[in-house]
Amino acid sequence: MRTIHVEHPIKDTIQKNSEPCVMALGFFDGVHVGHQEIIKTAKTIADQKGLQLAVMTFFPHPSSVIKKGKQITKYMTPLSVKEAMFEKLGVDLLYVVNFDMQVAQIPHEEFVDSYLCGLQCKHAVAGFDYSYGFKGRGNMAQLNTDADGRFGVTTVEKLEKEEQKVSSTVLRQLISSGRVEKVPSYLGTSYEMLGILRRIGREYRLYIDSDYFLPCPGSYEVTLKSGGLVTKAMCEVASTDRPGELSVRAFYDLPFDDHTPVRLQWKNFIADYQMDAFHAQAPMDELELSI
Ligand SMILES: Cc1cc2nc3c(=O)[nH]c(=O)nc-3n(C[C@H](O)[C@H](O)[C@H](O)COP(=O)(O)O)c2cc1C
Ligand SMILES: Nc1ncnc2c1ncn2[C@@H]1O[C@H](COP(=O)(O)OP(=O)(O)OP(=O)(O)O)[C@@H](O)[C@H]1O
Repeated sequence: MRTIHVEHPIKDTIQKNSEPCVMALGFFDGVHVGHQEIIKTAKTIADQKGLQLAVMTFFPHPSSVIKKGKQITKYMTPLSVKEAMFEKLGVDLLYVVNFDMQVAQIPHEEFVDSYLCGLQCKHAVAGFDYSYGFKGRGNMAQLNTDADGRFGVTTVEKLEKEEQKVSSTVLRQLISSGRVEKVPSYLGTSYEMLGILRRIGREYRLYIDSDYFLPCPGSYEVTLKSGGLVTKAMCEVASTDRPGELSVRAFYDLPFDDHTPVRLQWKNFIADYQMDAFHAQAPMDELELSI
């Protein structure tokens, strides 16, 4: 997979070096099962048409630039993690558009002309609620109009779980309220983080990308994986933690060498940080929908 970082205005050289492609569109934080459906659909079309499979995403999240509503500055999949996941899904080209105020002001028609047609998009794939262009005025019907026969458009229908759209927003709500055990049915796997494990005295620290979105403070049952080795441990999240560091505890020595790259999976909330409130799970509809 080739990653191409794009600044506005897009350079001629990037357009000239582009390849005919099927383009999947979206921010894709978490690369959840709805996102995977978009990319699989785009891959099927790319294979049928003998085209490259491309994804166009943005960084940072538009909300943090436009400063509208809840600003997303931490990610379930920081960019490097998203890149690795796209590669696994068979993506050939990843366009990462640096989202700034100039990009936010691109009218939807110009985005289609310069960023889709300009990068030889022969077919675009996105979900039913994808939006693009100044003030998010472009939608999937508008994309067909803006394409004006220059490329095809496929809209992926809403994927739901328990009558609720599978979304990055729902996942963030689950994680930020400690309900990590509910994550797999939306994400496809447990919520996980990649990091480097270090032993410090009798404790361990996992050094992670400081862009990761953390669960709420508390003690969690986690699984650590590296190579073929898998072990259970406890991870404590505290509001006083240094960014990019997690405290891992185990009742026995962990079977990993110092400095090993480790995959930490969040399995269950055990108790809050003061250990005085034990796991009491409320149903989904009691979740605060404010994140
Ligand atoms: C060229 C361009 C301009 C955009 N301008 C705005 C904007 O003015 N206001 C806004 O809220 N979002 C804006 N967005 C963000 C989109 O509405 C949308 O959040 C983004 O394309 C990611 O799509 P997704 O959330 O469906 O994945 C813009 C997106 C693009 C591609
Ligand atoms: N449940 C879903 N079903 C179908 N398409 C989806 C679903 N969720 C997201 N998509 C599509 O995936 C792409 C990326 O969307 P986006 O990054 O906005 O994800 P999201 O989960 O909707 O996030 P958020 O909750 O922040 O809006 C878009 O094309 C969007 O329409």
